[in-house]
Amino acid sequence: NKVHEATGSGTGVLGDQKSLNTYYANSTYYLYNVTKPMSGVIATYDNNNGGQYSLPGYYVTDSGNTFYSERQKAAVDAHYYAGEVFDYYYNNFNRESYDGNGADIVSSVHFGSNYNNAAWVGNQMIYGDGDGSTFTYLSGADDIVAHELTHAVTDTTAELVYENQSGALNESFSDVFGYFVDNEDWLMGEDVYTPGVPGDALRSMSNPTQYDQPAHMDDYQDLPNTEQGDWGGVHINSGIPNKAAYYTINSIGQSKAEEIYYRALTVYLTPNSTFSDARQALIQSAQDLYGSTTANSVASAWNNIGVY
Ligand SMILES: CCC(=O)Oc1c(C)cccc1C(=O)O
Ligand SMILES: [Zn+2]
Repeated sequence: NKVHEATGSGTGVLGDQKSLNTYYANSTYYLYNVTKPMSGVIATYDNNNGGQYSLPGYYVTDSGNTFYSERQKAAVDAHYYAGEVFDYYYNNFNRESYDGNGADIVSSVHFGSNYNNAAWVGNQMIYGDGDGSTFTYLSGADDIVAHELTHAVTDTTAELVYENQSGALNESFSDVFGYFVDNEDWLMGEDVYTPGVPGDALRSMSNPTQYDQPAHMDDYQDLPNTEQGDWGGVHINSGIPNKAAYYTINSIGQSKAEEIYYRALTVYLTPNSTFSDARQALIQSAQDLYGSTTANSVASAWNNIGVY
């Protein structure tokens, strides 16, 4: 693949310029690159804004290796940030792709129409365009891309069931690794959320209640385990473990915290883990890696949010 590797340039969702790993073939350039060393690929597609019903859709190509058009912006960021998250897991944990085995990372942008969602759909990522007021193109936020790809890591490790407490942990671990990748702030999705309103976000890990999430176990919301009930409030109750993560990272620092969170996710957590199991898994991981002082800091973080 050496002969095909190329470096293109593109404009992201927020109008920012970035260089891209592209692939030259058939006298054009693709948003596609081979990762190393197991040689999986990162491939980004256009799902044609609802016009294309089957995933992944069409390759994103440009004969000039310059991805500057409005329509290409979402793909530029989906591709670039997928590479950033691949590098994060490889460089920090020696985990190659989301499965640790060089799995292809596939993203489709312009999914649906005015779709205010992004998701890991079991084998790839999809990004809506947003409706222009709640969201702009959702791949424009690196914390969202990291959030989605971390769902894939969770699905190939702890396999936390996406409902009730295990589902809220699933959500929280995606937010936490979203923070680790995009640690400029404690907000989630702020770069693409309400483009007309500056400074707001989908969620806040430092202050979950700002966006109607509980920040303490006393305020856990028992919602129905249905789509309408957000599967027992997985995006609502995640505020509780998110606040514990905020306390933990502030007390022990990001470099220890990311190792502890990764070890808990890949060694100790299981599909039906509860918040209390997560507390224990993180304390044990801290003890394993750094000893009892760090373990005690984790314990007090979880005491603060009422989970024992
Ligand atoms: C921070 C990323 C995020 O939460 O994405 C979702 C959105 C925007 C809507 C519905 C579900 C999700 C998700 O990935 O959980
Ligand atoms: Zn999620």
